[in-house]
Amino acid sequence: MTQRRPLIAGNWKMNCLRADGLALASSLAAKASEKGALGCDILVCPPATLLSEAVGVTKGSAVAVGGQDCHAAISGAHTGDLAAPMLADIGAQYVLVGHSERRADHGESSTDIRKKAIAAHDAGLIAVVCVGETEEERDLGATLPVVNGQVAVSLPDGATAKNTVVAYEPVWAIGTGRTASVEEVAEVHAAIRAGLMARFEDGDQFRILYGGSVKPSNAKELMAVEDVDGALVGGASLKVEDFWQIIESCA
Ligand SMILES: O=C[C@H](O)COP(=O)(O)O
Repeated sequence: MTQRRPLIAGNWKMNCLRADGLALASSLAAKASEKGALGCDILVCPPATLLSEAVGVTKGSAVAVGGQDCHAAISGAHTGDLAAPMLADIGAQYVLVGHSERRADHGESSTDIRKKAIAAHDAGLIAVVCVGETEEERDLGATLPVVNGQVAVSLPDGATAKNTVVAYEPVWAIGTGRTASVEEVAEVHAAIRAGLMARFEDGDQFRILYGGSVKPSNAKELMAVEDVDGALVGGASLKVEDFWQIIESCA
């Protein structure tokens, strides 16, 4: 049986002013240090304004910091964007790319996401590539083709289990309180795994996270699903106790 170390990632989205965000990051770092060996890797993705200081307050702890997006170019005239080397420069280790909110709000396509993932890899960052179907696509029975297509196009040929994590987030389950059933999650994760194994030599080693209304009450059952190697958590990652319980669900 393949051993993959789970990753529990918190995506703070456009939340947290400085005091709250740094308190959250510091508390997680302190808890991680106090508890010692954990059963999973921990990642927080604060808004850009807090990235540098979040790296500072989590330094030396088991909590890694990641950006929520990066541009495909390494520098240039792209007002408001962040380049992957800038994230690496301040000590971030990961970056989310292709979150459904970016795909929807900024019209990002899977081709755009692939370019961002390449930029992340070139900068030495681990790209967390997000995919997931809308409610309409699920109702049409198109979940697997949509998700498989997003994975196929969004992941560059240079992706490996070391530089890439896939996050499956059904759009209809994000921030809605509706979670996909364990059967639905198992079906999609198995399909993603099959696609990764068919394409990449180390396809069995990639971590595939589930995201969409993960909370303390459902984390254990979701984390026990075959081919679920952690979670990408939104709302519940903003409260130390809730996020910590999700982390402990991997133990
Ligand atoms: O990136 C995180 C996801 O969009 C999930 O958000 P949520 O846990 O608030 O549903």
